[in-house]
This record gives sequence, C-alpha cells and structure tokens, in this order.
Amino acid sequence: MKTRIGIAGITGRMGRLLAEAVPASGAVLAGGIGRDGDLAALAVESDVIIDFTTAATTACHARSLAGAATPWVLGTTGLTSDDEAEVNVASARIPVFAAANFAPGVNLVLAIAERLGAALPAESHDAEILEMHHRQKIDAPSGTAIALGRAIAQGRGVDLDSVIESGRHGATGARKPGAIGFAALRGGQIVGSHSAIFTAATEQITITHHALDRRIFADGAVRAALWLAGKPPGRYGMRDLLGL
Ligand SMILES: NC(=O)C1=CN([C@@H]2O[C@H](COP(=O)(O)OP(=O)(O)OC[C@H]3O[C@@H](n4cnc5c(N)ncnc54)[C@H](OP(=O)(O)O)[C@@H]3O)[C@@H](O)[C@H]2O)C=CC1
Ligand SMILES: O=C(O)C1=N[C@H](C(=O)O)C[C@H](O)C1
Repeated sequence: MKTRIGIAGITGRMGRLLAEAVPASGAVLAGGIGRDGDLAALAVESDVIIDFTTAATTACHARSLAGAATPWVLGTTGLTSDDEAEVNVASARIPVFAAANFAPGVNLVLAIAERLGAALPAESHDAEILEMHHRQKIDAPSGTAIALGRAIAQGRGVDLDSVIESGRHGATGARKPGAIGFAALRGGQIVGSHSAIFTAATEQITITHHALDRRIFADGAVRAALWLAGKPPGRYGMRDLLGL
C-alpha cells in the first residue's frame, strides 16, 4: 500500500513544492489545505500529515492530529514555548517528526556546531550566529539559527536561554562573556543561509550552509513522512532519520 500524505499549507511556498515531491517519491497525495481548510477531515484521508504553515496554528494542529491519531511531520518555525509544549503533548499520542530544517546538510552543520561548542572555550571564542532569508519570512531568528544556538549551548553545557544575545540595538553594553549572539538579515528571495562564527583574539572559525533551492526541504520532509508512518508515538527529528 502506498503511503497517503496530506499537506497543511499546500498553497504556500513550501506546500506547492511538497505537492510535487509527494508523488515523485512514490507516495500518494491525499490532499492539501490552506488556512481555511479542514485539517481533521484531511487527517482522516491521510497516513501522515506534512505541516508547513504558521506558528499561530501549531497548537491547534497538535490537538487536531492527536485527536485523529494521524502522524505529523512539522516544519513550521517560530514556535513559542507554549507551542512546543503542545507538540510534546501530542507526541505522547502520535508520532511527531519536527525539524527546523529538513536539509540533511544543515543537520551535519548542527552536529559540527555542537562539537565546536564543546571544543572551543567559551571564555576565548565568542559564538555568533548569522542567518539570511527572503523578505517574506515572518519569524526571527530562524528556527535553524535557534537550533544552531542550542547545539553550541549543548556543547558548552549551558542553557541557550541563559546566554542568548539577540537583536542588539542601541546602548547594548559590552558583549557578555559566554554569550551566544544572533543576527537576522532579510532581503530578496534568499532561500536560507546560516553561519556559526567563533571569534577569538587570534583566530576565527566559520561554518556556513546555504540552501539554494527549497526542494531540499520538501524532499527531506517527504523522506521524513515515509520514515515516520508506522512508528510508535514519540518525538522524532533529523538526527533519528539520518542516524547522527
Ligand atoms: N523546517 C524547514 O525545513 C522549513 C521550514 N519552513 C517554515 O515553514 C513555514 C511555512 O513557510 P512558507 O511555505 O515559506 O510560508 P508561506 O507563507 O508561503 O505559506 C504558509 C502556508 O500556511 C497557510 N496558513 C497561513 N496561516 C494559516 C493559519 N492561520 N492556519 C492554517 N494555515 C495557515 C497558508 O495558507 P493561505 O495560502 O490560505 O494563507 C499557506 O498555505 C514557516 O514557518 C517557515 O519558517 C520553511 C522552509 C523550510
Ligand atoms: O522560512 C523559511 O523560508 C525557512 N525557514 C526555516 C527556518 O526558520 O530555519 C528553514 C529555512 O531556513 C527556510
């Protein structure tokens, strides 16, 4: 039996590419909805839902898909901690695959960032994250930038929330020791670029990922959906899929 995949956000930049990527993978496109669609009805017709919409609707989607017992691949970014809590509640009832970035290469960069965070002393090597996206993007810093920050913080054995310096402006005072800084640039049609930069007095190390085509995200999300169907309830991510 072919896997039936439904798409929440099918009218969007990602959704339109997912509508091509699903049949190209051999799966069946069960249907798709924009903001006015009925997710519960789509879930009944689907073995798995891929969701690239907006954070404002994530909590509602979590409850709807948990109620329908339909596995959920979530690519939406900009989630609040309350949204994250709703996703975790849903993952007790359904398999949930959530990733801020479905490009396999980015997830290798995340793994390297964690190792650099562990290896380079926070006292000497200042960590900054730079992300650039298209002018339509509505959340900042990007989900991937936050994931990079979390990876570095994890390597350093600290909580990102306790060291984050984001959106500097005005009389900021000097950089705090051990801070992880963020800068978000917006313009044109940049698909998504992320750098983690470690700057010391005598050296600078930069790792960068440029997404050149959104198909890298769509193909990754479809791969995740095919992998997720049939898994037990729980929260999964790219590390599970890629075996990192
Ligand atoms: N994890 C990853 O690898 C990636 C994540 N993303 C994230 O995916 C999300 C979507 O990105 P993108 O496709 O560029 O965005 P778009 O704005 O192009 O598309 C958004 C989609 O969500 C729908 N939508 C908007 N508001 C609501 C609502 N209140 N309820 C239900 N559906 C709604 C829109 O429907 P309508 O047309 O009817 O308004 C549209 O189909 C973003 O959060 C983005 O950051 C993007 C790329 C990669
Ligand atoms: O909104 C986008 O376009 C993207 N969003 C994701 C993010 O916030 O990290 C992934 C990718 O960078 C494109």
